[in-house]
Amino acid sequence: MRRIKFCAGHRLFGHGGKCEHFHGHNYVADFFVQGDSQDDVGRVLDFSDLKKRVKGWIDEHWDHSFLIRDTDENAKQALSMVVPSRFFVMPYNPTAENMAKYLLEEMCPEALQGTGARAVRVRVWETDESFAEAAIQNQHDSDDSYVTSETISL
Ligand SMILES: Nc1nc2c(c(=O)[nH]1)N=C([C@H](O)[C@H](O)COP(=O)(O)OP(=O)(O)OP(=O)(O)O)CN2
Repeated sequence: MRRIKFCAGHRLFGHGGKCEHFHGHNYVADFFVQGDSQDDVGRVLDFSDLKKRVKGWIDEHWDHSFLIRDTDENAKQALSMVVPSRFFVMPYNPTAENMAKYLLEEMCPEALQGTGARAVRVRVWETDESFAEAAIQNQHDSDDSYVTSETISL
């Protein structure tokens, strides 16, 4: 598992509560990877290589950006007026659940290509108390993933 930290803004389109306003979080994302074999050193994937690949993608696309739902035209218009503007359009609301799903299903296959390792679980912490995760249910079928969320009391 490798932990990556980043900050991003978002709003939950149609949420109906305070989270439909623009706001930001200091996110923590945990990446759990598996491989069919270990290398001669005993590694599935060098933690630093894992970090370089997933953090590289996050730094380029999500860190210090706003995550916006594709149907949220109003947010896209508003953010486009800001110079310089930096936002990332997602095919669904940027909840912690959907961020974990996107990282697992879209980002990780691309970022880990050629390593022999694959992400099987991504956990996104939105606050110190709340996380959501997406995981591959059938480890031989990457299309078969599920999403859960949890709030814990510390
Ligand atoms: N299942 C989910 N529920 C909510 C999500 C989410 O991603 N998945 N996100 C939000 C908001 O982004 C919100 O900022 C976080 O909500 P909340 O836990 O209420 O945040 P606080 O820590 O600020 O809670 P307070 O107790 O009100 O301080 C909402 N729900």
